[in-house]
Amino acid sequence: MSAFGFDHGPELPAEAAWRPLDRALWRWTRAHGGSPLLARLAAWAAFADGEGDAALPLAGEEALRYGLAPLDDARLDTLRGEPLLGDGRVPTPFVLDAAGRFYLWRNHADECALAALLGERLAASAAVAVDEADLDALFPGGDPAAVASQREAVRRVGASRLFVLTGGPGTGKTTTVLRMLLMHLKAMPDARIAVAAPTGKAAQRLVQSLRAGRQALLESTNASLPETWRALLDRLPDGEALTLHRLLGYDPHRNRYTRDRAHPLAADLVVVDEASMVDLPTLRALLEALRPEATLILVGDADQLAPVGIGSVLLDLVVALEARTSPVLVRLTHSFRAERPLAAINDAVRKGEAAALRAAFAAAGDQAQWRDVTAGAAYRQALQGWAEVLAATLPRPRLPAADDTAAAAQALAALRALSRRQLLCALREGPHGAPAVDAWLGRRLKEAWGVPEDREWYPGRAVLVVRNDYAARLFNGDVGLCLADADGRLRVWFESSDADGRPTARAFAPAALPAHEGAFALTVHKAQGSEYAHVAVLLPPDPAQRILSRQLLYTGLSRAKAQVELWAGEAVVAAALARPLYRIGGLRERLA
Ligand SMILES: Nc1ncnc2c1ncn2[C@@H]1O[C@H](COP(=O)(O)OP(=O)(O)OP(=O)(O)O)[C@@H](O)[C@H]1O
Repeated sequence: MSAFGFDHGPELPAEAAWRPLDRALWRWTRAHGGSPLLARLAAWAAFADGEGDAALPLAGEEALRYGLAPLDDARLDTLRGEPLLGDGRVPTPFVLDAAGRFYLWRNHADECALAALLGERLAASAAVAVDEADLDALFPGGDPAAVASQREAVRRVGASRLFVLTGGPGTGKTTTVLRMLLMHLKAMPDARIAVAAPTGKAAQRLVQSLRAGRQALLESTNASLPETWRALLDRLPDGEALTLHRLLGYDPHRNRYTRDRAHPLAADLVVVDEASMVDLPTLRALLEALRPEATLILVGDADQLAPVGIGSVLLDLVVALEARTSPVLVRLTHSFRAERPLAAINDAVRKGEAAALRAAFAAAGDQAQWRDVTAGAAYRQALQGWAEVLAATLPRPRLPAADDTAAAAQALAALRALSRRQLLCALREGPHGAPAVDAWLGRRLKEAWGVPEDREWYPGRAVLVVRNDYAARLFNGDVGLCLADADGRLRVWFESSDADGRPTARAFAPAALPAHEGAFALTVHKAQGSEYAHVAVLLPPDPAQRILSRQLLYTGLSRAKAQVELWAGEAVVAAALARPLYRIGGLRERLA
């Protein structure tokens, strides 16, 4: 045990793990009269913040997460005497709560404010009357057991100013949200609706799914939709997809949102899809920007990876609401996709069941393949096969130079074809990391397509934008495809919507793109919010690799809509299944 009462476990991060920011906070704390113990805790709290935890646990088992020996009550009481530390009632740089969680002030403030805002919404009713005839019209025919939870969600749409709809891929979340919106519109025909998602890609997918759902409702062969509902369908949002940042009017120059309590959103109903990717401060900002009488519907898969930023708000909300069997939460479990075998695979991963996962792969036939690529030769063979299929199937049409509309239509078709197949890597660094794999695939494709090796841009190159460019309306996560026109000019095309909300493609000169990287292989993290027909998920060969987790594997595999490949050894998969991730924070307790 060290002088400050801490042990470093053998595989847990020692102080060497501290980043410059963490060390700076240590120095700041010492310089402002904090004890050596407080300075260490401050640095570890900053480190934990970088890992996505809202707080540093000091008591109980959780303290071991960062290699800290738990502090007993006497030590916690001594700590509470330090002037830089408070209990959250008045501003202090650090906060220690009653459960022994040590916070940086900002995270504590965000967590408490969010819990209060959510609590207010949960208590308020939206007063939307729903009768069974409405539900029958919106859910004509079908298997009653399969649609029971969807009907329940629509029935409860008026239960509060906050509603949470969670479920795995293909369980009909968007289908259900569309009907919830219609039900709202029936009660309040002038309701202004806003839909958004954390990333541009996810926002685009949401608008497209809503459009497809509307069409399906109009064309339903089971029963024709009564006229009242048809008229309401026209009022559904169909415009450009909004990221949450854009919805909230993010001002990059001032690093703040223009929508807030004083300037709330002009919306009566806000739907946020892919809510598992929304972090604590962003959800707080959204709730503050909502008018009190507006309703928020959060939609997402709570079993996916936690957001890149702080907290795991969707999961915390789902756990807290499930614990009190709250009517404002509905979990959808029935998969409506034809690809049922994939649902069994995702379910086994979600539950961390290795035997069930093996059985699900065995039962899936052609739709799923588990390849042990632990040996280098097997790995190279898998990659080589992937490259050959890409080389043969990726469309690289030469676009008409003089007709931009025709060029955009062809580029859109090529972009759609690109997103049919995607290789996803667990890692970013090293030979199994997405950039290295992308570079390898790029070289093979250049060979296959006869492109000189030193050429950076060539028709067929896929890139991923990694920084928001508000002026160009290109956002982190957008995928573009480089194509040549008849004059030989290379441009990079991105999916977009025209003024009427119809899908189209926009082109940029390669030099005009914001920061980007190759997209033939993406990390699982970057693929959140996207779906592809055929996915291969590559795990690293070392089972001790810290990145491996149940959520990572689930998020990767559940990106596949029709076919999935898992490239990993048995021991590595077992290690991932055995590690469910959780984030430290007090939101669940505050919501209880
Ligand atoms: N009640 C239903 N009856 C028949 N088909 C349905 C029903 N609900 C959903 N589906 C179909 O299941 C598929 C997936 O639905 P939807 O896109 O709403 O699910 P999701 O949970 O939003 O999926 P994603 O994983 O894409 O986010 C769609 O083809 C949809 O038409």
